[in-house]
Amino acid sequence: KAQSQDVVWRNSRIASMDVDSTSAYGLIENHDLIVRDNKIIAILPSDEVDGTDSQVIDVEGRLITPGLIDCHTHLIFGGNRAAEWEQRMNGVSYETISAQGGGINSTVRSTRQTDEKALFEVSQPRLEALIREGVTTIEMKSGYGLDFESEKKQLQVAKQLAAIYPISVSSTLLSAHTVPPEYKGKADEYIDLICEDIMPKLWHEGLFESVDVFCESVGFSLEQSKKLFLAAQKLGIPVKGHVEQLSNLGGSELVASFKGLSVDHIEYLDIEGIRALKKSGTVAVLLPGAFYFLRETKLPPIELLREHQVPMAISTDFNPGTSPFASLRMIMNMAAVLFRLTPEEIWAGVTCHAAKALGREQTHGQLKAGYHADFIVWNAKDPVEMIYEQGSNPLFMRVYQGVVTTDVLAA
Ligand SMILES: O=C(O)CC[C@@H]1NC(=O)NC1=O
Ligand SMILES: [Fe+3]
Repeated sequence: KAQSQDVVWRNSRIASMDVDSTSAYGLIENHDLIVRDNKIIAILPSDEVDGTDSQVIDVEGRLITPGLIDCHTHLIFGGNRAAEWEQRMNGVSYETISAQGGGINSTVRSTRQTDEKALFEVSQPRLEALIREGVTTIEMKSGYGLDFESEKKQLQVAKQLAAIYPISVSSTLLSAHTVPPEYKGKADEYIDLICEDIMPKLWHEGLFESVDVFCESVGFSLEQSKKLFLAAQKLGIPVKGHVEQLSNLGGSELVASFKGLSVDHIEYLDIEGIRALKKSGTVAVLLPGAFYFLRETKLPPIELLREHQVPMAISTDFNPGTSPFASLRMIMNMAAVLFRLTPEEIWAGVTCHAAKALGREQTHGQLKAGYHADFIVWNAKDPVEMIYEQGSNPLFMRVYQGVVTTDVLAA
């Protein structure tokens, strides 16, 4: 018998994404989903649930899935990179633009020049677009500040967004995104500044949950990345990395050797890296938006990842340089069309596997007793519909921590 404070969600098809389920999408029919405060307390056959004392919401046969989780974004930044994009469409490579002091550093300049209030305001519409699509948990990285004050400013904005919007935010320190202009030619000294100053101070201010690095020919070397990870490990900070995006420096093995949360991009990941990921339980985060926008041709080793059962997540990698897409559902479509992932793999990639990439696999990304009551009621019957059709929005109700938040943005 459901209690008076419970809410019984009735008459739905539930794609639970329960990793222990044997059915596709963890699909459950003719069951009630019972919510108490901000948690799911049970999913029981409807004919066994007595909802007389509680609020019953009949969703008339609609599909319910876990809220979407976008596990890799650079959403907080000033300015945009449309002009450079035109250069790239005329054939100039991403690395050349970066060498000309363009690329990440041009966004660093505009982010440094944008004050905290303005940075919050330009970030709002990007976050609101994702919330409207059904995202209930999102990761946000620093990495456009590249000095203590500016990195702190980005992370403060992430904290402010989390305070006013019905969404869970996981913040990541990506000070090791690129070498800032004032450290040009002195990458090692900049890594020392991060290890000795920026990272410990912002960690003790509780402003982020994990540390990320851009381990790449146009970013930081394997040795520099390892130095950063050793310093993070000393402070007990989980790690992840942008690795094997444009080349294979062995970054995936490095992240795996620190039992890292995730390796991201991984177009150039090889079998040694895959074996290391399998052993360490590190999530492979695929970013088809950057692949598409950079006109990349090297596909990530999807078949090998499948074969070795390495969990794959999908994310927008929302950023002004390589993936200016504030739409996780569009990225889900790209994951199908460009990477040939199956619809069920894609749904796991934005729910249970994305939660694992953020260290939240025990509380988020699945619909089962004890998990957060973050879920979406869709005007749809099957999960594939949300990957297949783009442009329209089939979101019918958005529930965050048990509270219906659908119209939070309609106002
Ligand atoms: O161009 C930018 O602003 C970020 C690019 C983005 N960052 C990274 O490490 N890899 C990427 O694709
Ligand atoms: Fe990224």
